[in-house]
Amino acid sequence: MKRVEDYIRTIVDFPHEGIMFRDVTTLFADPRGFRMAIDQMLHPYAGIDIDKVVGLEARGFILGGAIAHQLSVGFVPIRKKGKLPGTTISQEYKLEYGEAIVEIHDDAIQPGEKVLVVDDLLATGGTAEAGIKLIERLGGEIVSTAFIIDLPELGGRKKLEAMGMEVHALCAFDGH
Ligand SMILES: O=P(O)(O)OC[C@H]1O[C@H](OP(=O)(O)OP(=O)(O)O)[C@H](O)[C@@H]1O
Ligand SMILES: Nc1ncnc2[nH]cnc12
Repeated sequence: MKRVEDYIRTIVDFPHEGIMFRDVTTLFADPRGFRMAIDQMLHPYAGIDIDKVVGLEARGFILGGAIAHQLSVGFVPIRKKGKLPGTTISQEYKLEYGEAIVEIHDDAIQPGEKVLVVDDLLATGGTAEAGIKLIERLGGEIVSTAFIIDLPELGGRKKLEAMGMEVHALCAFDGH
C-alpha cells in the first residue's frame, strides 16, 4: 500500500539551485493520498480539546481547512503581509535570504482558546515560529503543531520543541 510520502513529488533545483522542492500538489490531487494525509494528521487529536485550527499560507490553508471541517471547529488563516482586510497584528521572521512578515486578524483568536497550528512542511521553523508568536500574542494556547513533511536537517522541529511545542509530522526527507 502507498504511504503518504509516496504521493509527494520532488522537483530538483526549485526555486533555487540546490533545493529539493517537496511538492505536495501531487498528494493533494490524489483522492486516496489527500484523505490519507488528513486522516493521519487528525489521528493524534482524537479526544483532544481544540477550539480553532490555524493554517499558514498557502498550503496550510488546504490542510487546515479540511482538518477544521473534520474537527467541527473554526479555521483561521495566517497570511503574508498586506492580504488580510481587517485590523491585524504582524510578526517578522527570517527566510533563507532576507526577512518576511506574516499577519493575523487581531480578533481571530480569543484569549484562552486552544489552537492547532497546521502547515504542509517544516523546514527552518521560521514560519511556524512567527505564527505561534502571533497566536500567543492574542492569548491563544497552542495545543500542537501538525505538518505533513519534516526536513530535520533544517532544524525546525528542534526549534519548535525548544519553545515547548508538540510537533507531529507524517514523514521526513533528508536534505534541503
Ligand atoms: O520552516 P520554514 O523554513 O519557515 O519553511 C516552511 C514554509 O515554507 C513553505 O512556504 P513558503 O514560504 O514557500 O510559502 P507559500 O506556501 O506561500 O508558497 C512551507 O509551506 C512552509 O510554510
Ligand atoms: N524543500 C522544500 N520543499 C518545499 N517547500 C519548502 N519550504 C522550505 N523548504 C522547502
